[in-house]
Amino acid sequence: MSFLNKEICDGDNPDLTEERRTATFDTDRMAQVIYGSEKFAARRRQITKSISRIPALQDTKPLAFMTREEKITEACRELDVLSDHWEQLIYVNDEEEALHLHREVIGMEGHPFALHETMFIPTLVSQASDEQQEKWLGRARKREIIGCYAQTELGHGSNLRKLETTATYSPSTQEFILHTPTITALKWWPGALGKSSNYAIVMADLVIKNKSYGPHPFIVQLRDEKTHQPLPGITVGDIGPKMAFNGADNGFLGFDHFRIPRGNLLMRHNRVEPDGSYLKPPHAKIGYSSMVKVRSRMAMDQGLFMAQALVIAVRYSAVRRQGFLEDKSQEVKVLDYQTQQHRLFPSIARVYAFIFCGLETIQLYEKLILDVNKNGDTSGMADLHSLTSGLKSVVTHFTGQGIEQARMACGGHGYSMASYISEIYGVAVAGCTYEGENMVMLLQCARALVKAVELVEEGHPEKLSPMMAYLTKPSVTVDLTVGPEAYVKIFQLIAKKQAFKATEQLHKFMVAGDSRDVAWNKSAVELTKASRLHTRLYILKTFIRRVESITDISVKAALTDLLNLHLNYELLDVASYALADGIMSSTQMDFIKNQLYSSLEKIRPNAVSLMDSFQFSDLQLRSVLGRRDGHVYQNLFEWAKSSPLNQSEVLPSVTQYLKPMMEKSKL
Ligand SMILES: CC/C=C\C/C=C\C/C=C\C/C=C\C/C=C\C/C=C/C(=O)SCCNC(=O)CCNC(=O)[C@H](O)C(C)(C)COP(=O)(O)OP(=O)(O)OC[C@H]1O[C@@H](n2cnc3c(N)ncnc32)[C@H](O)[C@@H]1OP(=O)(O)O
Ligand SMILES: Cc1cc2nc3c(=O)[nH]c(=O)nc-3n(C[C@H](O)[C@H](O)[C@H](O)COP(=O)(O)OP(=O)(O)OC[C@H]3O[C@@H](n4cnc5c(N)ncnc54)[C@H](O)[C@@H]3O)c2cc1C
Repeated sequence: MSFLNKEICDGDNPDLTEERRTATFDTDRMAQVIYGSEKFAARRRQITKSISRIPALQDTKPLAFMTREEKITEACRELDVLSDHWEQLIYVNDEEEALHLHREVIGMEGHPFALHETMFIPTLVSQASDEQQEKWLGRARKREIIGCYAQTELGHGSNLRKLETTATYSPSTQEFILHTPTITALKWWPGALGKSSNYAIVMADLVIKNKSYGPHPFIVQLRDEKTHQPLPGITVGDIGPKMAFNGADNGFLGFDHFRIPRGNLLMRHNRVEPDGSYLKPPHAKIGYSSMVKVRSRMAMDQGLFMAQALVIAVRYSAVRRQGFLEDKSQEVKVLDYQTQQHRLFPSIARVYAFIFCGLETIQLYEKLILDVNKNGDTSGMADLHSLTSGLKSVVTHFTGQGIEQARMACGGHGYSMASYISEIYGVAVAGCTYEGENMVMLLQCARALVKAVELVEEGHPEKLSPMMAYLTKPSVTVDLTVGPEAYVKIFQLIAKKQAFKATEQLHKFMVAGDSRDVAWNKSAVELTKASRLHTRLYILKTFIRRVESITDISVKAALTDLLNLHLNYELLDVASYALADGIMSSTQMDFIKNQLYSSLEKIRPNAVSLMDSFQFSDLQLRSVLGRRDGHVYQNLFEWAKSSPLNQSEVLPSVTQYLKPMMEKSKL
């Protein structure tokens, strides 16, 4: 079956048009699967269309040619235009629509509202009492104030228990006194803190009568609402340029005995009474929920980052012709090379897999917040914490790898800022660090795994959560030809073996006399391996579940090819474990390799449409190389001509230095 996809093909590069004609599915239908519903996929298109009708939002000067200050100013200008059209463009308070709007118009380099939407408002929703929400949430949603999330300090990010900023309660004045006792206690890194925000959620150590209660969230006004000047007692500024994300003003913040009212401690789950008595929360880590919220989004957001890079690389590979295969009269599209397919298609599969996981974890977080806020039920917190800790680490790592391969797949032009892939890479890999450094978070996931293994060893398998149930599965011989379930079984055995081995190693060191912490550190590499396998198993199972649920036959067939590629690629990638433990034979390995190569061939005709289905506009992609029309060479030439360096034939640097130097050399 062959579809001419709905998008207009006329005028596009004929090589791309040909790719779109041969696709076996409808990209609008695929978009429904990617974005979780027909309704949201349609809303995205509608929003994109509405944006295209607002002249002030069309791309002006390319971001690559802008200074940092110009990028920040441009983002603010766009936010101002958006603000004037907000209610016509999206449903007010719809988080997904707001995120789409920002991604499309402002892009990924950061902007003053990035943390306002993703952490400031969510913290108020999850941590502020009803009364506090009444006071601040409405104002935040109406954008009367701009907020950020200030937790990390110069000296501590990972180890939250050692944050040094203090919030000391003064019963006589019913105030908290915020203070930065040392240079390492300066808040450092929070996005949009430096210059844009006038409010912040500040995580500080709550101290009452000389007793420390650990990090708690406070809402703090940083700047005067009229003048935007920092309030007395507050030192705040920008931390300087970064590897990417330079449209954002990540900042520093210090307090000099800065007083805030008692009512500024967010008190949905814990309280400090006027006399200083403390009511503890129903779960010790409930104050960490905003981090879990962002981690639960990361599989989706990182999937979309990698998708952007792959749209660019796949479209370009279908237009770029170099070298010959059978027909010596015409050079081939580089997408026809097996190595190019092997470089790109497994990442396409991962993009889909990550996004399916993201759809699931976003919902899990929303359910958790309902359970906690409405029923005081915190029982889901531990599982979601371990799941999202593993997932953010695995997904960000593979996203970085996938984007870098996408860059290389574009040859020399991939290295140019015209491709925009380097910016996507820089922004995406920040995710390996923010919301918990990947190794640290893999070790959090490992805590849950070790506990589960210990339960099995102690004879209590019935206490395992469903995600851990595979740890009780016996070893079996598996026939891989029966389909995805066989791959799951092998993966389960590999993951189970590693979880038991790592736990055994931990116990061995403890029996030999090491403390649990020291034994843990001596086993940490093995523990992180167990966490990765555990998480990759979850990703694989989610992918299978999602594909099984699809009703559109042609979409399901295309995704089944992608799923088969994923299964074979993943198993091959962890084959060293399986071979070492005798779980798989070398004959099975050969079978997997052959399946992998044949999956590449099956996916080839659909590659461009699998990526077109994300329906990123050219405005959002910001890539000269990856534009929908595929007129790569003309677009590149126009872009290069617009470089500021090309606005004059002879640069001042030549007149001032090179010319005199050459003249001197002649003497
Ligand atoms: C954001 C992206 C959104 C959209 C992108 C779209 C477009 C892009 C455009 C713009 C970009 C937008 C935003 C910019 C991006 C970045 C924002 C970044 C923000 C930040 O980075 S905020 C700071 C984040 N910081 C961290 O993550 C710190 C990591 N450290 C920790 O979380 C804790 O210190 C750690 C490691 C969990 C340890 O905590 P602690 O020492 O207190 O505990 P223990 O290790 O002793 O464990 C005890 C016990 O508690 C359990 N536990 C820990 N945490 C939790 C939890 N959250 N929930 C439930 N349970 C928890 C732990 O498992 C232990 O249990 P056990 O005893 O084993 O049973
Ligand atoms: C782009 C960006 C945006 C950010 N936005 C915000 C924000 O909005 N708000 C905010 O509060 N913060 C923000 N941060 C800060 C971020 O959350 C922290 O940088 C992150 O949590 C890592 O902490 P760290 O810098 O202390 O790393 P460190 O912990 O110092 O990591 C250094 C090394 O030590 C290792 N390590 C540390 N502890 C352990 C351990 N227990 N076991 C094994 N290895 C360990 C790590 O694995 C790593 O290899 C942002 C950071 C970036 C890059």
